[in-house]
Amino acid sequence: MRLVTAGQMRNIDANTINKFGIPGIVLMENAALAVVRQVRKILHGERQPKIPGKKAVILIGKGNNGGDGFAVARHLSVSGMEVTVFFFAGGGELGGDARLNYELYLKMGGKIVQVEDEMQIRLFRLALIQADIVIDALYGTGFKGSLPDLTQKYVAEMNKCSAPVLAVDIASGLEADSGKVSSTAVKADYTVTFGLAKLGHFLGEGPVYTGELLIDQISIPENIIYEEKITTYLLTAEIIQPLIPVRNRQGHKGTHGTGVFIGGSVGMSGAVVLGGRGALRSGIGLLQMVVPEGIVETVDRGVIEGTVWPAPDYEMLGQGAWNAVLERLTEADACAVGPGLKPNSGFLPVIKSILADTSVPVILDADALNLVAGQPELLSLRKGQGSLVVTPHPGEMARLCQCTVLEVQESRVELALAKAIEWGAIVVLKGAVTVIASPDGRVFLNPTGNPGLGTGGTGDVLTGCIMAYAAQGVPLLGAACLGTFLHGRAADELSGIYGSAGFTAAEVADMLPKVRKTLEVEE
Ligand SMILES: NC(=O)C1=CN([C@@H]2O[C@H](COP(=O)(O)OP(=O)(O)OC[C@H]3O[C@@H](n4cnc5c(N)ncnc54)[C@H](O)[C@@H]3O)[C@@H](O)[C@H]2O)[C@@H](O)CC1
Ligand SMILES: [K+]
Repeated sequence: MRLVTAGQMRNIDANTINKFGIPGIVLMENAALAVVRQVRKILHGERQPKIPGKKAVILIGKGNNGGDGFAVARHLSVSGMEVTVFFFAGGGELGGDARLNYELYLKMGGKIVQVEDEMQIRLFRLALIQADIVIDALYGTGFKGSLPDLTQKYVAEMNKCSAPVLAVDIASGLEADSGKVSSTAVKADYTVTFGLAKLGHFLGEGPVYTGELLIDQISIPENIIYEEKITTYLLTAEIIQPLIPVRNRQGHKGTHGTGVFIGGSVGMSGAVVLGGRGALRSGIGLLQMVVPEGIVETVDRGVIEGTVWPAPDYEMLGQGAWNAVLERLTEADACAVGPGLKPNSGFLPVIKSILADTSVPVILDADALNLVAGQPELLSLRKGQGSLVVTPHPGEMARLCQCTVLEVQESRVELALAKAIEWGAIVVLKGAVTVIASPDGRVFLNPTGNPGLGTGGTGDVLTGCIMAYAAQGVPLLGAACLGTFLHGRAADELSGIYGSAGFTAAEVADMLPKVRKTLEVEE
């Protein structure tokens, strides 16, 4: 699913009006009708069979989102609903199409409560108690920053009400480009958005405030959207399904990919065990693990289906591991480096040699990234080859980019994309809504997963999962998207069983085949 910024949507709207010739007022009318369609659906529930006589409260602001609100108010009034508009601006502040819709609503005798101060709050509370639906048309994609203090007070009341809340285009208080909420925002049960979903519906706090998202068309032609060259997508089952490798009936373990998982140290053997499990549960043909001598037995027992190759270092992998690594990589289809490694600088030359002297697709994770952080230019060694994935969490990304975690979190999409282009690598920036950025400029946001994944070892499983799909021949960007999506879905499945927390990384790995199967069946 394509996602746009506020600026892109503004261009698309403007080009539809000015280049294509659909008047702005028609777009606004279409937007209002899309909202009205959804209001009807909500109110046509079993307990609310008819619209006439139902009560709507609509909060309206000074921009075009407010203009949509007045058009909605007009349509709902015409259909027999009792509409009360709480108007947070003056009529004189409105311009263009919004002003026309304001005047039309006035002309039909529509009810408006002018919100000037806190004096109207009691009336607002009363209206909320009686409302069958509350519609938020305060701010749309033009909003940035913090809601005005007075508006915040009304929004706080609204967020307590029991009637369903529908946001027009985007919940007011939520920034369309980042999903940032500075003070407070409308907590919508439904959002009806126009033409295309906005990044802010999915990033940051977007999912908390958006509720159920409905994208409705307002007659913007596809060629106008195409001209905007959208490069940001939400991962959906439709994108993911074709990426799942089809098992060849004549295939055998040798044709289902060989992956080499390199990592582990005394005390952190579990990272390799979990990574290996993630790879096996993702269908890899042959799994090989290169680990320091001190944990060979543990890993051997932990992953009985894989083979273990000792490097001549006891506690953690160092420079001496190169021969063992090289030997394995000569026959490998993909490799993963990093989980459980410990930041031993002696291993850095091995990472450098893997990147510079082999052509095996590589996934760099965890301490491999921390080791590289001192010389991030090493990540550009594979530039132009499209054969490197890095999977940092925000802390690792901050080290790689020499900035703070806060700076990473405030610009997840922009930073992941800038670094993907700089390094010529696919960047999987983990976190709530993992960002997958490709050096070709495309960005994918992953909506699957939940906070239950915030527990030790789940990142190792993800690395093994991506490695397995790469080894099975899925192009690396596809492997990163597929692995991330399935990994999150596995966690979602587990949270359906166990609730918000308490499932383990091993269980996430073990759930992977089941979620893959669901997608295969959906096909
Ligand atoms: N012709 C078009 O472009 C269409 C626009 N549509 C609607 O128009 C919306 C975009 O309209 P606008 O660009 O007017 O944006 P808004 O309706 O979001 O209003 C922006 C106004 O709020 C002000 N503002 C921004 N942040 C603020 C803050 N923190 N505190 C106080 N004031 C703040 C801005 O200065 C501006 O005056 C869309 O979300 C959609 O609902 C739809 O009607 C479809 C067609
Ligand atoms: K809104």
